[in-house]
Amino acid sequence: MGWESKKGRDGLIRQTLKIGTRGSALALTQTRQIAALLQNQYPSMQIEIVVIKTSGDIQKDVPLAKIGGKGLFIKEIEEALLAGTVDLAIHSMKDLPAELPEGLQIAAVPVREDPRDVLISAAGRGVDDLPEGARIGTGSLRRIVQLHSWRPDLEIVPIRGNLDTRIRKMKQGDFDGIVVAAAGILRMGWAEQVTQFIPAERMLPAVGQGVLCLETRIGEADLDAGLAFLEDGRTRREVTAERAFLRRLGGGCSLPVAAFAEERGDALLIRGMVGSLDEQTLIRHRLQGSAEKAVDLGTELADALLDGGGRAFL
Ligand SMILES: NCc1[nH]cc(CCC(=O)O)c1CC(=O)O
Repeated sequence: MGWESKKGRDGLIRQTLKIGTRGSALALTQTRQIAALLQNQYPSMQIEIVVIKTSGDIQKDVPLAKIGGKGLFIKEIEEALLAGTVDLAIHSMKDLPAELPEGLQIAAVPVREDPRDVLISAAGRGVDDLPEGARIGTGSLRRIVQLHSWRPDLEIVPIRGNLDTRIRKMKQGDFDGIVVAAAGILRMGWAEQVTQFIPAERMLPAVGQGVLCLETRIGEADLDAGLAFLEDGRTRREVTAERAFLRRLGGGCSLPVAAFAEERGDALLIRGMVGSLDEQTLIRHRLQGSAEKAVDLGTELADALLDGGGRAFL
């Protein structure tokens, strides 16, 4: 197709590389961080960041759980990738559906940022210190069921919008606190806002939380090779297990789910959770096995949760 792919002085992959991303402050920040690493590796390559509006950005006021369907922040970017408008897409792995469209692949998975959720609150430093009945903003079913089982007295209030909007709403008194991903806050440089890093034991992170996904078209070996320096093997194995879990539960599954894998030496520990839609019941399970068997582990964990009562929630 269109681009020239001769190697330059610094072994550049392409003379120009177009990177597709959403336009939110977080998406742009994380895309610029990866673009800077690429530019440093290939100083004479021309990098262009192409901002793409996704359906998730357009339907701003509808709660995500209500819109249904996965890949809301992804679809239009993948279409641009398939059409050749961009050569590389950078997403939050958490937003990526279990199944990729034909012809696309996860080319590289950079090292994982802090996978935990955080509390940002004016009313108490940690979830345990929050006053009785405190109002906590979150729109995620996964966070709602886990908060509910931890502190049944809390009033959970639906919230959407970008990170800065959420923090602003909290500060102006709409909420006593919000729960969001540590990774977004840390990438934005807002660590001092955090009042508690919530342990994974208390709040299991979403599949892929804290991980970025570099997605490309299949069959462009020069690009794959040129991105390989960004790959982190450990993160790849963890995410492979978590995404196998998600795939087994079924892409369209709208239940609250979480899975979090951690490599320890040669072993992979994966913990998972499924909740009922009425937010009343929550099932947990954990498995450990060889890191080389990441897919099997994730799949087995999903089966264990389904067999252990989760099937009844579907
Ligand atoms: N659903 C939006 C979204 N997608 C990824 C992140 C955080 C960054 C990450 O997990 O990499 C967020 C915001 C949040 O959940 O607080």
